[in-house]
Amino acid sequence: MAFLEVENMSLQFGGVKACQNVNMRLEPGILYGLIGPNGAGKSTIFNVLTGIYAPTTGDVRLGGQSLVGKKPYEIAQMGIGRTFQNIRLFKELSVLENVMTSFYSSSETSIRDMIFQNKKFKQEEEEIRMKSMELLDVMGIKDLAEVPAGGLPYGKQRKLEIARALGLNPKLLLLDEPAAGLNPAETRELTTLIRDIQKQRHITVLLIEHDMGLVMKICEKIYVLVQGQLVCEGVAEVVQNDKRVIEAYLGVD
Ligand SMILES: Nc1ncnc2c1ncn2[C@@H]1O[C@H](COP(=O)(O)OP(=O)(O)OP(=O)(O)O)[C@@H](O)[C@H]1O
Repeated sequence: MAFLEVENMSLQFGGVKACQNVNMRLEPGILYGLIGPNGAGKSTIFNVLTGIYAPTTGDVRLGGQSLVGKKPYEIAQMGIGRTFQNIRLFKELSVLENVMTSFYSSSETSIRDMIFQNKKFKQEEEEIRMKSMELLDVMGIKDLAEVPAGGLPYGKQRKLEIARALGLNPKLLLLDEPAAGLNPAETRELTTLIRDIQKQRHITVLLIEHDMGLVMKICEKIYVLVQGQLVCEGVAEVVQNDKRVIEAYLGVD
């Protein structure tokens, strides 16, 4: 049994077959890539894995437990964290508070503890603050902790999104186009950071990315999706030389 199993998963929106019989098996502690042309169904797979959409047919299991029918917050608590193609932060909250909210979503503090701000609440808040600062340090944005998230430069907002996803302490981290909108220097820095975090924390990462340099450099296994179907999977060299992948990207026979 693989850590994450996607089994014959299909999802249709009206007449659009966004995913067709997708099968994936992710093992723990591996960095995977998911690539494919625009509209191939990559984000749809992320939305199925995080409970935003239920598949039309097929199953998705994490540690043997089906995710189908579970709510997004339940799946987050089971250990799947994600970032979004279009950055979604609490723009009015500080950088630090954005990360702290992730920790609270898995906290055992009750509403009563919060209202009365008792000792238990204060102790937990202090721990969460420390752990959040550690994550900001890892992402290299600790000095911006008190700045409103909406005021951060774009590249740093992308880093904050990853810090926030890590606050859920995920076993599986889904990164949706982490390098979109970044300049080459920022992309290089983020590439190294993603690989280091993944190795140090021994988490499984699945990333969607159009920057092929990033994908080929750090992904240990790559899935290629074309028009809702997986056409190829393997290490960078295999994928780069696969006829179906070349056709899909270049539009040639
Ligand atoms: N909520 C929805 N309703 C209807 N159709 C949708 C919906 N979400 C996605 N689709 C369609 O499903 C197909 C796959 O879309 P998806 O966004 O998953 O592709 P993608 O590979 O992530 O593309 P991109 O690289 O451009 O982000 C597309 O044809 C898209 O228009």
